[in-house]
Formats: sequence, structure tokens, C-alpha cells
Amino acid sequence: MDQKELEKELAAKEAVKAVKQNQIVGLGTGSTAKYVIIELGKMVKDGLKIQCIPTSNKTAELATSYNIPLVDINMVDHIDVTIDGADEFTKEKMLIKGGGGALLREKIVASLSREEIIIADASKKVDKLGKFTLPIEVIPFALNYVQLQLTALQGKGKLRQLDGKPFLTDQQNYIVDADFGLIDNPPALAEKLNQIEGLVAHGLFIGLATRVIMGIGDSVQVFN
Ligand SMILES: O=C[C@H](O)[C@H](O)[C@H](O)COP(=O)(O)O
Repeated sequence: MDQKELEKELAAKEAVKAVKQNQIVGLGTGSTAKYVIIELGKMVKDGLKIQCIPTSNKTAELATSYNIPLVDINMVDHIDVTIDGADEFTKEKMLIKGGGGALLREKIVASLSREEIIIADASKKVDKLGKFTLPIEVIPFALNYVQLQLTALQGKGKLRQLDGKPFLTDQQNYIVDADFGLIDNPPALAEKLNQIEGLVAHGLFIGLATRVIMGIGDSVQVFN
């Protein structure tokens, strides 16, 4: 296993210690969150009783393959703990997410969670967010309008493509990857993006992560 994968796995192993018997658990999406599903699969096999809410169809499939019980998000009034990955994070626990296109469900799950633990390898830590272009989920009808609004905010938006066609999210929306350069004030940009009609979610997660666990070398570093 290469160094990055080891760091992801270490962070996941540390994060699953927060999961307790009979809890409702949010499952993130991506190559880091995958390690959480593997660990939880082992714990469920050993007798842990949990009900999980996946943040994407892909995660739902993976969790089911490990016999992890799932529950409909509309059947619960809270989530005890969610463990998810990120594309970038700062020591203040501000994040960019959505590299895999799961940002809308991830944000809803994070918003319903009492504890949102982010796990990452050391390459994800940055001083300022924005080197990773900001994923923005847009309803197809609003694509042109949203692109114009992003331009007005000095963002350069590019429609995400897959196999020569627009990439579609689990909600059948488009993703625009927007380059704002390094972002001086992420909360202010998030606030402006929140005002744009037809933009259903952006990848800036501000004030949502309660803890970031970063794998670094053969240990972990925690940001509370
Ligand atoms: O949409 C995908 C999610 O926000 C992922 O958590 C994020 O892209 C990080 O993915 P990975 O762990 O594969 O780097």
C-alpha cells in the first residue's frame, strides 16, 4: 500500500472509534471514506449494531456489500456521527468537498449530524482553500445563469464531463468546477454562492466539521 493509502486507512481506523452501539451513522463518499466502510463492516460482523445513512449510491452499494445496515434519512431526526473525506481542509476545519460529485447529499448528512468527522491523508491539508477547484452542483436548467453569476464573482467555471457528456450527480444535476484562485475569505464566498438560484450546493463546508483526523506518516494528527 502506498503512503497516502496508509494515511487514509490510519485516519479511518482512528475515526471509527467514535462509533458506538445503536448509533445512526453517516457514511461519506470517496477513496478515503471507503476505509471507514471496510472498518465498520468488520465491526458489524463482530456484533456492532448501527444504522447507516450513505451519502451516495456508490457508498450505499459498498456498505451493502459489507452487510452494513442502511436506513432512509427521512426516517431519522438526527445522525449521531458521520465520517467523510475531503478534497482540502484547513486547520480551522474549513473544507472543500465534492471531488466525487457527492457534495449535496454529503452536506445534508453533515447538517443533520451531531458529530462530523473528516478523515484525510496529509496531502489534503492546506493553508488556504482553493487550489482544488470548487465543485458546485447546479440544476441543468440553471447552468448558464449560474455560470454567469460565477463569472461575476471572479470564478472560472467549467462543466464537469464524463465520457464526453456532462457528469450527472445522484440527483441528476450537473457539476461546475469553479476556479476562484486561493480563497481569502471562504465564509464570505460561501454566503454569496448560497444566494444564487439554481445552485443547489457548493463544496465549501464551513462550520460543519467538528473534527479532522489526518493520517501523517505512521500516526494521526487531530484538529478539534
Ligand atoms: O464528492 C466526494 C466527496 O466530497 C469526497 O469525500 C472527496 O472528494 C474526497 O474524496 P477522496 O477521499 O477520494 O479524496
